[in-house]
Amino acid sequence: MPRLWPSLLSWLDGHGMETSTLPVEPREIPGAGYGLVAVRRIPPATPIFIVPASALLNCNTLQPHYPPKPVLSGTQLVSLHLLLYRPLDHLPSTDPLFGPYISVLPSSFHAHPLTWLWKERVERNENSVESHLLALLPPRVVRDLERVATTFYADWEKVSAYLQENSHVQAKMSYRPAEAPVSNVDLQRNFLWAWLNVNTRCIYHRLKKTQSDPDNMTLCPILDFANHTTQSTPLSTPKNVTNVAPGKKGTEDLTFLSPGDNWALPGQELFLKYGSHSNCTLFVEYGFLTRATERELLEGTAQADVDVGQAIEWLIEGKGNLGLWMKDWLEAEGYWGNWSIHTSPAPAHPSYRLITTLRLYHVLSELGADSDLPENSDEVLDEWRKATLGEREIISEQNEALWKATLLSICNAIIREAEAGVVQVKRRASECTVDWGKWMYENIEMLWKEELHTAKAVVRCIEEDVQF
Ligand SMILES: C[S@@+](CC[C@H](N)C(=O)[O-])C[C@H]1O[C@@H](n2cnc3c(N)ncnc32)[C@H](O)[C@@H]1O
Repeated sequence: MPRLWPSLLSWLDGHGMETSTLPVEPREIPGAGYGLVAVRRIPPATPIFIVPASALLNCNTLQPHYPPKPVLSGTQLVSLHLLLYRPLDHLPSTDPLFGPYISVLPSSFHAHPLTWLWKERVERNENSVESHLLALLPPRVVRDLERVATTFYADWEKVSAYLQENSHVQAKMSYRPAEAPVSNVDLQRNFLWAWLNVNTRCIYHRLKKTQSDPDNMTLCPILDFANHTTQSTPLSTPKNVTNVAPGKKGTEDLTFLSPGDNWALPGQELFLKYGSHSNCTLFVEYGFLTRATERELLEGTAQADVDVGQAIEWLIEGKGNLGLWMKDWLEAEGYWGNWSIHTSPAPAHPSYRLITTLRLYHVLSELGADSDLPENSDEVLDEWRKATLGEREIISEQNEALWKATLLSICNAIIREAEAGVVQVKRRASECTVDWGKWMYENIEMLWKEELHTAKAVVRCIEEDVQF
């Protein structure tokens, strides 16, 4: 368990939590850092611990300490607070409010892909392990990682502007020497650590009136040691209490229930389900992924999704003016973007959005790149729209054959790229000398294999003339 775990328990006792009967503790789990493990037999669906609202790290508990109310989101404010009180040199955090909690957070995120991207941008060292790993990622994963990076830098802009305008807040920084300001790079490095803690450990917690408010999130001690699973029944909250509009007090204690199906045995790991995320999302957001065999992927007993957005955008851009028109039309009808192929539920299939987009593409595909729309474009589009609304099954047999042929060639391109990706990862992995790097090479190989087998499964279905 983390060295400062006993101090966390004493601190939680001070907040009124009953920790002497806590039936779980964090233990090291190979390949996953720590995990939350039962220390004795726990009956099913039973409250196992209650974390007091005052021990939750979120905008409700922090805002009173940052007057006047900062114009920062929940993620930005919690990240700012962690940035100020990051424990350094293995010493406990100096935060008078949440110090014992902050002291048991992971001290580094060197194995997280956002850290590699950040380091590559700052250090520009093409020969680092991080740069090698980034260069081996499937392009679709890189695109998604860029999305995460954009959010990170946008949050950093907000927080650094806040710090510049509020020098008294910056002065709280525990590791800031009085005589010299912390360099911008160091500040950003510490913010990255803070931000990754928030983004890999926060849970949804209804703090605001509206359900979709982005500030409905919190860090929650103890629970945040729970790893992700899709295989077993996860921990839960009573009657989905995290999603109930807050009462007058505005702050609720959080109760967690043991898995509902069976008794948990001593030494058994207890999990959460972080959401129905694809491996690509788990990887770029949380830095890990779930494993599946070739057979599970081909048979559809394991879920895998591959984003084919880049291929579709290139296809449509290749149509010049006509492509621009198609894009406008797809945007107006709500079909632009989020095109993917899936293994599950079997049979493997393209998403409905992808089918719909390819149908439109082929309604007009016989026209040259910069041709004008046909005179009867309204009629043509009407046929397409009828198919999208389910008023007719298909546009025509010819249209069906054409879009399936295009999907086949997209999948075959993915297969070729992924086969080459797997070979390259294997070759580079044998040269790696860093422990966590080896584990990461295996993860990246899994990302490529997932693309490979998903594309193969879809090809097989097209060839067998499966109806999608
Ligand atoms: C909420 S924390 C869970 C506790 C964390 N393992 C620790 O050591 O503090 C989320 C992080 O745990 C790791 N993790 C969670 N579920 C995992 C899994 N199924 N396999 C591997 N790592 C996992 C990832 O690094 C993720 O970003």
